[in-house]
Amino acid sequence: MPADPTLAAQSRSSLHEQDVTAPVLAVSKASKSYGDRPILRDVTFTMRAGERVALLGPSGSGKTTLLNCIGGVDRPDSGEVLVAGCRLHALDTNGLAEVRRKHLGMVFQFFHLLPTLTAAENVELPLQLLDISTREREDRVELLLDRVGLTQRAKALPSELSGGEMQRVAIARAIVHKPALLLADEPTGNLDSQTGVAILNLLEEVVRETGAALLMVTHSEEAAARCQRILRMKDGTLTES
Ligand SMILES: Nc1ncnc2c1ncn2[C@@H]1O[C@H](COP(=O)(O)OP(=O)(O)OP(=O)(O)O)[C@@H](O)[C@H]1O
Repeated sequence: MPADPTLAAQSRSSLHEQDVTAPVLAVSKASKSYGDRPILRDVTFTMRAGERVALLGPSGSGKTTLLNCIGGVDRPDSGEVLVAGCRLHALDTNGLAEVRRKHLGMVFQFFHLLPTLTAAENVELPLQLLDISTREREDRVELLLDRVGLTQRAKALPSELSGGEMQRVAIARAIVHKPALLLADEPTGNLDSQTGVAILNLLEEVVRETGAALLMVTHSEEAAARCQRILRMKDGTLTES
């Protein structure tokens, strides 16, 4: 199938114009190998708006590879990934970047904040990539920093923040553009258990408030048990429990 760089061609199937009960994420028979080693094998599942789904599995089982294929930073060798109605395999690099900008938020174990930007500037970053007025950007950043309890730390650099504060900035940044799907790769993996619970509470609250779907990779059965569904990955194969 020829690459289609424009999201305009996808617009008929965009989330906003479709039945709202349509899946926010649909992964169908996604497979990927590195060399002759299969990493993902016929992975198939869907997620709907507002769903919280945990992805559990041993180290090396393919969880991050799957998240990368959903986030458009990697591609499956075969099969399909649809995010907010957009067929990722039909898009070129620019088209994938546009899907990420509009529909995806990401939270990582090591926060991935830009070290030279303040907390507020980090939160504002996704909005600078969209066509949004300065006034609206400022309003949204203020609202989000207030939401995650960091109004007083708006001008702090990441190096001046605790791990929990950095993750709260990262969560604000991940949802400031109102994405349909939030991907979290071990969001509590680098935090003490008390801070981890606070971050899970916050993640749950913000997905409830925004209606986003949350797909969270975790090694923690406790964190997974808080989700509505648990997907288990073993040797690249997915089972649901
Ligand atoms: N670019 C790459 N080239 C070759 N092999 C890779 C590449 N990326 C990942 N792998 C291999 O693919 C397998 C799955 O990796 P992946 O990071 O998806 O696992 P994971 O389940 O997320 O593991 P962990 O829980 O340790 O993060 C691993 O054996 C890894 O070494």
